[in-house]
Amino acid sequence: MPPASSPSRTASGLPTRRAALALLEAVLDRRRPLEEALDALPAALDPRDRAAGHRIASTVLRRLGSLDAVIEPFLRRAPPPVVRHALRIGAAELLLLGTPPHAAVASAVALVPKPFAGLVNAVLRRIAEQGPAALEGLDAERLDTPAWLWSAWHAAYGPEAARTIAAAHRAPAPLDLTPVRAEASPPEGAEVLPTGSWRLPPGTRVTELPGFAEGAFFVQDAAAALPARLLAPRPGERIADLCAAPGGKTAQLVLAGAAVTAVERDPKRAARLRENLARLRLPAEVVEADAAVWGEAGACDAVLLDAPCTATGTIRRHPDVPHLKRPRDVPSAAEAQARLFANAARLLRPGGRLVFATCSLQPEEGEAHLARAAALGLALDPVRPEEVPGLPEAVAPGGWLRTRPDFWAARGGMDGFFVARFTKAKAPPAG
Ligand SMILES: C[S@@+](CC[C@H](N)C(=O)[O-])C[C@H]1O[C@@H](n2cnc3c(N)ncnc32)[C@H](O)[C@@H]1O
Repeated sequence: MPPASSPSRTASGLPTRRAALALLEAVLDRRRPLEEALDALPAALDPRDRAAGHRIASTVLRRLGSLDAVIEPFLRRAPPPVVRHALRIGAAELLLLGTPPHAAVASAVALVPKPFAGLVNAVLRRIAEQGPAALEGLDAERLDTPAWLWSAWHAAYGPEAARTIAAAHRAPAPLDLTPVRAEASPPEGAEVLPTGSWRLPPGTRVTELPGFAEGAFFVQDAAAALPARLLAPRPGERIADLCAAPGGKTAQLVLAGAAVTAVERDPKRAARLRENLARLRLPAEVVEADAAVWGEAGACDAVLLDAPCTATGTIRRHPDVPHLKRPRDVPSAAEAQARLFANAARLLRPGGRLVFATCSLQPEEGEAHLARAAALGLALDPVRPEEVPGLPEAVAPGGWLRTRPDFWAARGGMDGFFVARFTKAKAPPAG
């Protein structure tokens, strides 16, 4: 039997396309996260249809602007959303997923109400005649990126980088794992990255890897593994992991021998954090609380703050992000981050260490926070290039870390993170 996501599998079956349509309607019409929409698919749906539908919907979300640019010239007036989505699904299958034309066209036609069947059939047949050449000559990076993100990345990183960042979002992310024991052997076919993560090809099913059930590793993007490492946790230290679920960074801190309190506000996510720690057999205290106000001043040797953010650094993994986020989400995320940052500083004992991280590419959620540090009694502790082997381009001249999805491009990229490390000023001598 072919793998669930192979073109020959996606070529057959209306349930696959119905699943893709339901996912697109949830994300694009109701602005619901893709993962939530996946959970809401009928429980009776064959897992292969779920996986294939997910693959089609993700492809449409990644290439929405380009697909619409191909479809638009064939439309005389705006069709209802269901028809537009069916055209997008059909075009993605024809131009990007290698589905045989008759199957792509027939199944897209079957998704729409009868009065629109002729239109979908005619448009997709014309697109099928052009084949993948229909995408040639389009400015894909620009078309597939919302205008506000394009101009923000342009301003922050320059025109060339805005383009390479956008290009990195075209491909799905590989599967990165963090081993529980550094000396363990990686699964067959894995690349060991210079920073120590194990990398497997996109689409690898983690639950089927040997060692998963035994808790030999956990899923964590190579860039997401860096903040906890830069905190350099030591055995016996009291460390607060603020905003902790699903717990990848908590696990790293516990593995280093620290006494970790993991603070998570969302009860469902806190439950997932507990489950993940149980699978890995790692002990940590899990507290359900608002990390912006939780805790006793001066009680921690170190704090890791992986603050909630717009997640624009994770678009390779979450192609729904550009379609869900709006410009106004950036200042509101930055405001929440500032409150968390202030509390993280309060929790530290004098001389304690803090790592602040966000998985956003927006400077308001990263570099802009550096200006708040002095007022919180924090001094930047510069990251040295040797602390992030093979990634000198991620170390900013000022000493913080800025990873981007277009870094390590030939290896499959990485999430975009901002990471800064601080030390709390020692109390002035008495008298
Ligand atoms: C970026 S994710 C954290 C990822 C996690 N550190 C890891 O490595 O697996 C942010 C988390 O912060 C939680 N969160 C958001 N606001 C919070 C707050 N005020 N207090 C505690 N947790 C919060 C969210 O529910 C979410 O689980």
